[in-house]
Amino acid sequence: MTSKRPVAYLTRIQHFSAAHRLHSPQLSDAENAKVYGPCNNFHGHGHNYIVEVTLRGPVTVDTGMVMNISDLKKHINTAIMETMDHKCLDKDVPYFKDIVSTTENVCIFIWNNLKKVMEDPSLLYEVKVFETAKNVVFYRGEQE
Ligand SMILES: Nc1nc2c(c(=O)[nH]1)N=C([C@H](O)[C@H](O)COP(=O)(O)OP(=O)(O)OP(=O)(O)O)CN2
Ligand SMILES: [Zn+2]
Repeated sequence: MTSKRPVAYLTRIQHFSAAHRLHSPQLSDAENAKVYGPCNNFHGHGHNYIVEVTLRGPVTVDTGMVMNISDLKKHINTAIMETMDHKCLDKDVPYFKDIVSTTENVCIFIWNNLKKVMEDPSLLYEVKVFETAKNVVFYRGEQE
């Protein structure tokens, strides 16, 4: 008989600042201006992003934790802070050279980065990004 363990959700919140410009290489300059409006401003604009990283997993009996937060902080530092904090996303982060730096794509990028650095990537449940206080995206690795 297998004994069941309680499953908990652990969230760590991280802030970072970055500049970007919404501009798609698939669209003409006129189409970009029409689609993205002021967010297509040639010299870009900035955000104070807030990211919520949520893990889901069994609470280990010995430690009482899903994951030690000190380990999660290291993963977040590598996946988010070293990569994007105080950067121009489109110019400093190679991923966004040909991918538009929308909040959706920032969220997916963070998800993929975390998956790469976590010892047990299956623990990653959700990445939620607040671009502004009113614009929020979350990603759970779903595809269709
Ligand atoms: N689907 C998406 N649409 C838009 C995104 C995005 O990431 N995904 N991003 C932007 C811009 O980057 C922009 O900075 C957001 O601007 P805006 O909504 O105008 O900013 P506020 O939340 O401060 O809202 P106000 O209504 O101006 O108060 C645009 N679209
Ligand atoms: Zn923006």
